[in-house]
Amino acid sequence: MGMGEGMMEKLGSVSAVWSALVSVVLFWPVVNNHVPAGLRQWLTTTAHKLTAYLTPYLHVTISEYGHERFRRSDFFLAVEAYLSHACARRARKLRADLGKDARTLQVTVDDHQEVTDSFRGVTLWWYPSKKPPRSNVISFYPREDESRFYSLVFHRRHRDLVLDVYLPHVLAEGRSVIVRNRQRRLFTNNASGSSSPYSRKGVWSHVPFEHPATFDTLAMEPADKDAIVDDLTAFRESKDYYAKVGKAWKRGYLLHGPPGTGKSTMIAAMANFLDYDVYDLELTAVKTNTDLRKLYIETTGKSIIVIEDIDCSVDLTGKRSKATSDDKKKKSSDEDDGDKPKLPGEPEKEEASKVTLSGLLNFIDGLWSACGGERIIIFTTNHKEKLDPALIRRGRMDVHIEMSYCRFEAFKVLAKNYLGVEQHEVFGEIRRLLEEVDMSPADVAENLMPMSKKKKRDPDACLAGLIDALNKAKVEAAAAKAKEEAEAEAKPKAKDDEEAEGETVNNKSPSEEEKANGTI
Ligand SMILES: Nc1ncnc2c1ncn2[C@@H]1O[C@H](COP(=O)(O)OP(=O)(O)OP(=O)(O)O)[C@@H](O)[C@H]1O
Ligand SMILES: [Mg+2]
Repeated sequence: MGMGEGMMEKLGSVSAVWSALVSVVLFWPVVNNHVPAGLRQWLTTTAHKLTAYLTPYLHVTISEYGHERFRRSDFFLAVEAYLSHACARRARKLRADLGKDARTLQVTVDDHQEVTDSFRGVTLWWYPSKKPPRSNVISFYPREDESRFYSLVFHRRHRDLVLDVYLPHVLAEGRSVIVRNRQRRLFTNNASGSSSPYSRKGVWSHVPFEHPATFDTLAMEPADKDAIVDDLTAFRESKDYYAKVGKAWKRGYLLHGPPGTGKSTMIAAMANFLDYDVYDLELTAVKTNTDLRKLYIETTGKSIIVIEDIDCSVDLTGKRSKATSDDKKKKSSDEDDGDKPKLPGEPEKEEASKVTLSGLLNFIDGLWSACGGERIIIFTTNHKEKLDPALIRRGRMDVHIEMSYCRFEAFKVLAKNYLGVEQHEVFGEIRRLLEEVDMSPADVAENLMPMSKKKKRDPDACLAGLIDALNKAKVEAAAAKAKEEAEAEAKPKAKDDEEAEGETVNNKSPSEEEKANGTI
C-alpha cells in the first residue's frame, strides 16, 4: 500500500471527472427550474449514460444499512475499520473520536475525504459519503436520513482483481481490525427502561466486560482446570470439525456446586480466556418462548450465553417456578398496579410469562441455535439434582463441571494469589483441616484478605486466622451433626426419611456419589 509512481497522474484524471460531475451537481438546481420535467428526466438519464460511457472507471457502493434495515452491514463496518487502519493516516482530513468503550481513540476518514489505496500495484480510490436526506419521508428512526456509504473507484481493467481478490481482502482485514480493537462486552436482557417497538436499540443492553478473573487466579484442582482449558481450546479450534459432523458450532457447560465455590468466577475466566462477549440471560425477565428466540438471534458469535441459577428459573414441568422468583413477582405486581387501566387486547398477566422447558430446550439446540458463529452456553446451579435430565443430557450440556469446597490444591492457588506465599510451615495443618472441613473458596479467600486499613497484609497472621476459622467451622459442623443425630433419634421412624432428604439439600455437601457423576 502507498502512493505509487505515476499514481498521481491517474488520480488527476479521476479527480477531473469527479470535479466535472460535482459542478454538474452544483449547477443542476439552477438549470432544473427552467426545464420541463420530461426533458429533465431525459437529461439526467443521458448524463448518467454519457459519464458511464466516457469514464473508464467503475464504482462499487457499500452502504451502511445493506439489505437489513436495522443492522449496520458487516461489510460497511469492515470497510470502515480497514480504511481507518490501513489508509486513514494518508488522508488529508481525519476525524478523531473516542471508541465505543470511551477509552481508545478512533481515527476515521472524514466524510467526503477520498483515500487512495494500492493493492498488488493497482490503485484504488475510496470516497466516504452520506446519502442526502429524503425530505418527503417521515421517519421513526432519527438516523435514517444520515445513511452513509463508501464508493470504491477503480479502472475497469482491474474489475476481476477488485471483485474477486481485493474486496474479500478488505473484508477479512477489516474484520480482524474490528476483533483486535473491540472492547468485550457484558450484555443483559434485564435493563430498566425497556425499548419501544420503534427503537433501534436491540433487546440486549451492555456495559464493558471488565471482570479480572483468569484461570490463573481460579482456585481448583489443577488437573480439572487443565481439562477445562483443553476443552475450551479444542472447541475454539474445531470449526471445521463441527461443520464436518453436521453440528452447530456451540458447546454447553453445566457448572454446579454449593454457593461461593467459583461458578460465576469460572464463567469470567472462560470469557477472558476465549476473548468472548458474555450475555447474561435473566430468564425470569423473558416473557415468552418467542422473546427467548429473539434474544438468541440478537446474540453475536464468539460469545458465552449464561443462565445463572437455572433451577430457579424454570421448573420441571416447564412453567416458571413460583417459589424462587417471589421478589421479582412482588415487584412486577407493584408495577402492574401502577399501570392500570389495562389496554384492550393486552394479554392476561398469567399468560404473559411463559418460558417453558421446551422453549428452553429449543433455545439450546433448536434450529435457530445454529445461527451465527461459535457460542458457549453455560448454566449454573446449586442443585444439579433438581434439573430435568432432558435439559442437561450430553449433547445439550456437553460438559458437567462440579465446583466443590476448597481442598488443599485449590487453597495453594489462593495463598499464592492473595498472600504471595507458596510454602509455609502451617500448610501441613491447613491441608489436614481442609480435608475434614467443607469451606468454600469464597470463605477461604475472605480469611486471606483481612480488610483492615492499618494492618499490613501479614501472611503469618492471615494463615493463623484461617486456621482459627477452620477449627471453628469444624467444631460447629460437629455440633450440628450431633444435634441432627439426636433429633433424628427422637423422631418417629416415619418422619425420619423426609428429614434425611432435607438434610442432603440443606447441607450441600459434595457427596462422593455426586463427584462420581460429574465429568470434571
Ligand atoms: N474457585 C475460586 N477461585 C478463586 N476465587 C474464588 C473461587 N470461588 C470463589 N471465589 C471468590 O469468592 C467470590 C464468590 O465466588 P462466585 O461468585 O464465583 O461463587 P458462585 O459459585 O458463583 O456462588 P453462587 O452459587 O452463590 O452464585 C468470588 O468473588 C471470588 O473472589
Ligand atoms: Mg454465582
